[in-house]
Amino acid sequence: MLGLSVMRRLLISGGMRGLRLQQLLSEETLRHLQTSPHNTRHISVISTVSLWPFSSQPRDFSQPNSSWSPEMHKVYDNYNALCDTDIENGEEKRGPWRKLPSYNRSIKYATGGIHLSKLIQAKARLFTRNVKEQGATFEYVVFVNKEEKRCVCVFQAGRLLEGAPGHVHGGAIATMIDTVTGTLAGFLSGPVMTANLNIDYRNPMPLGSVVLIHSALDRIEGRKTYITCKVTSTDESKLYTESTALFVSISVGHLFGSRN
Ligand SMILES: CCCCC/C=C\C/C=C\C/C=C\C/C=C\CCCC(=O)SCCNC(=O)CCNC(=O)[C@H](O)C(C)(C)COP(=O)(O)OP(=O)(O)OC[C@H]1O[C@@H](n2cnc3c(N)ncnc32)[C@H](O)[C@@H]1OP(=O)(O)O
Repeated sequence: MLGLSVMRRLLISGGMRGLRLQQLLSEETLRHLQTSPHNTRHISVISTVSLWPFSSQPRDFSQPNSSWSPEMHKVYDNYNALCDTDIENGEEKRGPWRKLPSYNRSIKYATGGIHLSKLIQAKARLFTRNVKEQGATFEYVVFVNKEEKRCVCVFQAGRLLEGAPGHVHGGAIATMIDTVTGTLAGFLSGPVMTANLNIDYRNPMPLGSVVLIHSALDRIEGRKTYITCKVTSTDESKLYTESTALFVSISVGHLFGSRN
């Protein structure tokens, strides 16, 4: 099994020298990134030629399942309908909304990531996708609007996320805010890490709630991507949290012990 130290050696000595994480991204992620006007600097170094001779699609964990409440299904259906393709004058026309797939490891967004995920800490799992029982923890789907540089996540909080009796743990809410703002920042700016996250908790969130996590780009300054976020009830009448997040763009070396 290939561990972190072996990966680090590969990065330093082998064919992966100087490789930026962007070069490992899948074609789909590249297409998203290339359509963003903010990414000209990053994208110019990306090779669109796949570095791996094989590719297979990882499992998308954000598909509807039997644990979803009727409210979760309804909101999902509403946003999913926004992702439909229209036919105008015989031509396919795609709107700005996309449903993002959700994998159980972030490395699976990279080309060949499904294979890399078996080599690098094979037993690691994304925090929000590490419980097999459907509905027990984080059930969520992210829809992104590339024109408006914002996204909406539909989140159903399972019973294992209890903090105050009968209510969702503040850390679980923070996890979802980090995940959704991080997903938007990654979508707009490529590989990033959370540098700062500020959350104001306004109202307790009952366990089992279905809520919307609205995230939007505030601004990009060099390597820094600033995102704002609000968590509301699905009819948006109740505000649960308000937050801001800062993400800093990183190179692959940052994850393997070098700051190049
Ligand atoms: C793999 C492919 C991904 C592709 C993405 C595509 C699609 C996305 C879809 C799905 C993604 C799936 C899942 C996402 C789920 C979850 C996301 C979770 C993310 C995390 O859970 S991640 C873990 C927690 N996170 C850390 O573990 C970071 C620890 N930390 C560090 O690793 C460094 O600290 C770092 C890298 C942050 C910066 O380090 P560095 O050396 O690279 O840069 P440096 O320090 O020079 O800062 C550069 C400029 O940022 C300013 N700055 C820095 N920090 C600041 C702060 N706190 N407040 C205000 N400003 C700050 C400086 O002041 C300077 O500003 P200026 O340039 O203006 O001077």
